[in-house]
Amino acid sequence: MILDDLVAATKKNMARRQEQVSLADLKAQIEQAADQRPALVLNQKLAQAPITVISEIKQASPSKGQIVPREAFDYRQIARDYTQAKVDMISVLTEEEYFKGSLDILKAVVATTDVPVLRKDFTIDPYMIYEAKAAGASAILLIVAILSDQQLTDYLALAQELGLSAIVEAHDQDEIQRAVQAGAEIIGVNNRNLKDFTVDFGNTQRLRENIPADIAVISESGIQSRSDVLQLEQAGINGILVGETFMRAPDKVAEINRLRGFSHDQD
Ligand SMILES: O=P(O)(O)OC[C@@H](O)[C@@H](O)c1c[nH]c2ccccc12
Repeated sequence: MILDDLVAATKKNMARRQEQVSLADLKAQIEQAADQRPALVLNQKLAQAPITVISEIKQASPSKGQIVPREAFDYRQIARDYTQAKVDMISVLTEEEYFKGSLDILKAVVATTDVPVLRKDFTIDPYMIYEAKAAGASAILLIVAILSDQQLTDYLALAQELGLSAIVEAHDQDEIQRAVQAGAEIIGVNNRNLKDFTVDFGNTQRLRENIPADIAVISESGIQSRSDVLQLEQAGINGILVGETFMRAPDKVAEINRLRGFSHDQD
């Protein structure tokens, strides 16, 4: 299964980074860092309308291959566009092998914008949470399918200790229950099934009913149109995480506003 391959690649690449930068080095970097962004921006915004928008920066994915040509992947410019569109958070893929991301891209984005940044990766070790903090991220992703209950609880506690928000990703009712039990405050429901890559919005909509109202829900993947977003808003979803649609849009600001339902005709 693809998730196993992703975890294996993540382990291998993390081991390489651990040889270069020790955990003690990361902790020292964190202590010295002056730029402390508010981690709670995401949580606070989620309660309000309009829907919270998390825009993703990724050049490739296992399901789509290369999404934008390598030469056109100007992540600093994309970060400026997302900032201009006043998105609530920018998600940066840092997985190296299948998504062709890196921590260096994340650091460059953090240096380019004041918008909080989510480190999007397959978190499998506390080391990666320290890395995220040291790189200037405001939030991390915890994928229930690849973590034990103990890991989920421990990683949520570590994120909190470091002042990071955590989006806990779940695909089905069982995983949602595990996320809630571990104390997740934000749950990301992935519309994409990682076993066969099919996308089903019904997934987020059906699952929302079973998630306590005080837990914010972000719908992830495959969101393309204003009508998709309207459906999600009606189902009580607090936020959307959109990658490919924005990455492919020549005018990112206009595309983001289109999905939000902001139109120039109205003013
Ligand atoms: O490009 P899309 O279909 O808008 O999807 C974005 C995001 O949801 C997707 O990249 C994603 C969701 N969960 C993940 C976990 C790891 C890596 C990537 C992801």
